[in-house]
Amino acid sequence: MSVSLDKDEEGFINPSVVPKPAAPPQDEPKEPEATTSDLFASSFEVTVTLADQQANPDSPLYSAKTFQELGLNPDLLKGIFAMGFDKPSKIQEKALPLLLADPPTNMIGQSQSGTGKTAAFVLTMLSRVDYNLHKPQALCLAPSRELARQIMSVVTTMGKYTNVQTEYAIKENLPRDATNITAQIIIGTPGTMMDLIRRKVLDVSNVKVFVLDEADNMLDQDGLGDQTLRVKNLLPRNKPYQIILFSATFPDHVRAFASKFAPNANKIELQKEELSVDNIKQFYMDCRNEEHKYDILVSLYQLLTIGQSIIFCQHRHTADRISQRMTAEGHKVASLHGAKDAAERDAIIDRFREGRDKVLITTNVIARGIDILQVNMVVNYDLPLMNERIRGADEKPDIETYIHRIGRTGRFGRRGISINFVHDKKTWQQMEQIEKALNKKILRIETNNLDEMEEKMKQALK
Ligand SMILES: Nc1ncnc2c1ncn2[C@@H]1O[C@H](COP(=O)(O)OP(=O)(O)OP(=O)(O)O)[C@@H](O)[C@H]1O
Repeated sequence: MSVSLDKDEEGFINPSVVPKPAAPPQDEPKEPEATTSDLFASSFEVTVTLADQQANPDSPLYSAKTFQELGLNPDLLKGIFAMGFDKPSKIQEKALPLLLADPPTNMIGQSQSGTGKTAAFVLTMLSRVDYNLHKPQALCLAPSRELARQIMSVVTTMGKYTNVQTEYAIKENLPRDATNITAQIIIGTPGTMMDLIRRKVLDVSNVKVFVLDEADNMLDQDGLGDQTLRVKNLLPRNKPYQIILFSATFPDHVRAFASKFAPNANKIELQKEELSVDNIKQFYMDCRNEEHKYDILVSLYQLLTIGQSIIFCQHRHTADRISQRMTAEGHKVASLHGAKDAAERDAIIDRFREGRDKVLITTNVIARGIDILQVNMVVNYDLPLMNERIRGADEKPDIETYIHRIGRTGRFGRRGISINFVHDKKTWQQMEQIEKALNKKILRIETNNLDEMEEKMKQALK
C-alpha cells in the first residue's frame, strides 16, 4: 500500500482564503471519448456480505437501478441529475440502498478506481445531515489536501440545491483564531481534523456519519493509521454514528483492521483479479539507464500533451529535477509534491484541472482519488515501491499504489494508457511482480521507434 505516501504536513492552521472548488475544465483539451455504457454494462462482480446475516444480498431491496427509487430529498435528486448522472453505476447500485437504509449501518466498500465511490458516500452524507442544525454532523477524511478539496467540490455541486454548509479541515484554511465551525459537512486530512476537534473548534457531539475515503491508506499503520485512529477516538463513545470506508484496494492486513474499525458493516468486495479496470491499457518501455528514462520522457512529450498526463516519481527531488530540466529545455510541465506550500499546491492542481497545464510531474501525493477526466496517460517514471522505512521493503513493488496511480486515467469507462519505465534487472522484476499480482498483460513499446509508439498508443485510446 502507499506507505511512501507524500503526507500532508499538518498541524498549524494559518489564515488564508478558502480554496474555491476547482472549476470545470475550460474549452481545451477535448475529453477522450466516453464509453460509460461499458461501465454500466461491466461484468465485474462484487461480493456483497450483509451485516444482517439473515438477509438475502440478492434481494432487489439491496439494489437500485435508478436514483429515483432511493427516496432521496428532491433537492438532492436535482443536484445529481444536474451533474449529468442518469443512473447509478454498478457500485452505486449496490452500495446506495445499503448506505441509505435506516437504521444506519456501517459500510466497507470496494470497487475499482473511477467507478463512482465518491458520489456514493457524498450522497450519504448529504442525505443524513439536518440542514436546520448548524453543527458538524458528517466528517470525511482523505489522505491529501488535493483529494479533500475535490471531495468538497463534489459535495457543493451535488448539494447545490440544498442549504448544506461545508467546511474544510485542511492546513492553512481556517484562521488560527477560528472558534466554532457551524457547517454540517467537514472534509479534511486527519492531522488538521484532529487539531480542530482537540481545540474544540469542531464540536463532534452531533456527528452521525464518519467517512474514510481511500480507507486502506487511512487505516494503514505505515500510512495515516495513527492519525485516523486518533480522530475516531475523539468522537463520542455513547452515541452511534455510521462509519463508511471506501477504497479501490483493501490489502489483507488492512481488511482485518477495517472490520474492527467499522464493526458489523455491510461489505462490498472485489474479486482479486478484478482490481484494475480493463479500459486502461498497460505498457512498459525498456530504458537503458536512468538518464535514458529522461530522454524517453522528453521524446514522449508530444504524446503526453494530446490529452493530459501524470508522471509519477518515487521522490520529490526527482519530480523537481525532471520538471526543471524539461522546463529549461522549453517544455511546459508542472510539478506537485508535499514539500510545496499549501497555496502553491492548490494553484498547481487547479491549473492542471482546468487543462492549463497538460503534463503534471508528481509523487504519490496525488496517486489516489484525483478525478480529472481528460487524463488519458499515466507514466510510472519510477515504479511505486514499498516504504523504504521497512527494512528490505524498498525492493518490493507497491501493488496498491500502482493500481491507484494507473487509475488516474480511464475514469468512469473512458480509455487510458499507462506506461512503466523499466531500466535494469531489479525494475524489470518489480514490474513482473506487478503483472503477476494484477493478472494483466503489460505490453512492450519499443523506445527507438517513435512512430510505432505513437501508433500503439493511438490504437489503445481508440
Ligand atoms: N452515476 C454516474 N453517472 C455518470 N458519471 C458518474 C456517476 N457516478 C460517478 N460519475 C463520475 O465518474 C467519475 C469517477 O467517479 P469517482 O471519482 O467517484 O470514482 P471513485 O470510485 O471514487 O474513484 P477512485 O477510486 O479513483 O477514488 C467522476 O467524474 C464522477 O463525476
